[in-house]
Amino acid sequence: MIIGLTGSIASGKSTVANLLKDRGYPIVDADEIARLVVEPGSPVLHEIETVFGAEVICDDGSLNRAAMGRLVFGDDKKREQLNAIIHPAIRKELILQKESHLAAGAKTVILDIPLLFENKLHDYVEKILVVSVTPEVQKERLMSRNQLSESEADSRIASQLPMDIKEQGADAVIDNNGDLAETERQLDDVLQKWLV
Ligand SMILES: CC(C)(COP(=O)(O)OP(=O)(O)OC[C@H]1O[C@@H](n2cnc3c(N)ncnc32)[C@H](O)[C@@H]1O)[C@@H](O)C(=O)NCCC(=O)NCCS
Ligand SMILES: Nc1ncnc2c1ncn2[C@@H]1O[C@H](COP(=O)(O)OP(=O)(O)OP(=O)(O)O)[C@@H](O)[C@H]1O
Repeated sequence: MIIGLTGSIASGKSTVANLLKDRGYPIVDADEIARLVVEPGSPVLHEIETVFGAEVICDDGSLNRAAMGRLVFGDDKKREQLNAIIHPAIRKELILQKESHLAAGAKTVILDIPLLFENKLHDYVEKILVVSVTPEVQKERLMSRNQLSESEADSRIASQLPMDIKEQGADAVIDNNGDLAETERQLDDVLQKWLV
């Protein structure tokens, strides 16, 4: 079974992905792939530099993620431009990694895709697991993890679909407002229900 793990920014996808990893499930991580496809020398990074200029490139030739984030979160047009450059490469690598896990004999593969709903990737997966938190908890965890101001956190949150829309499209929802043990218990209930 291919399970899509999604949610909103800082809702706890990586936290749940780590729990799944501990239980032996292979994880394909779209955020990790987004880093892989912009390595120095890659055609994707070259196109990003052509479109956004040298100010988004560090002295060592890598993508300046902080500068890129400041440009695209809060500017829909610029974010769409970046998405148009980077998302095709992410999708290609996502499928390659999934196929490689299946070829190696995995019966279940987890695709951790933050923008599963925004990019309408429903067909990539058989079940959708959404990790959810309230807007208050989300903002607090995002500000503290990324050292962001409230307005920076607000613009990152606003660049994604609202949490309730994602919950409506889910096959199961994990409420991650509580402690890790509560999240773990809900995850195990879902895995048992889906028999994976
Ligand atoms: C803009 C970038 C350079 C900022 O890097 P930074 O290290 O600060 O953030 P990171 O990559 O760890 O992303 C953190 C979270 O931000 C959210 N996010 C990232 N990109 C986007 C986007 N284009 N639109 C909406 N939300 C996004 C996701 O929830 C993601 O989990 C980076 O996020 C990026 O390259 N984004 C485009 C690729 C993408 O869409 N990634 C999301 C997974 S498909
Ligand atoms: N149940 C929890 N209790 C307390 N803190 C938590 C809990 N779950 C996650 N966190 C913390 O909240 C922050 C966001 O969690 P995590 O990184 O897993 O979210 P994410 O959905 O993967 O984020 P992103 O969309 O940015 O990739 C992290 O600092 C994490 O340690």
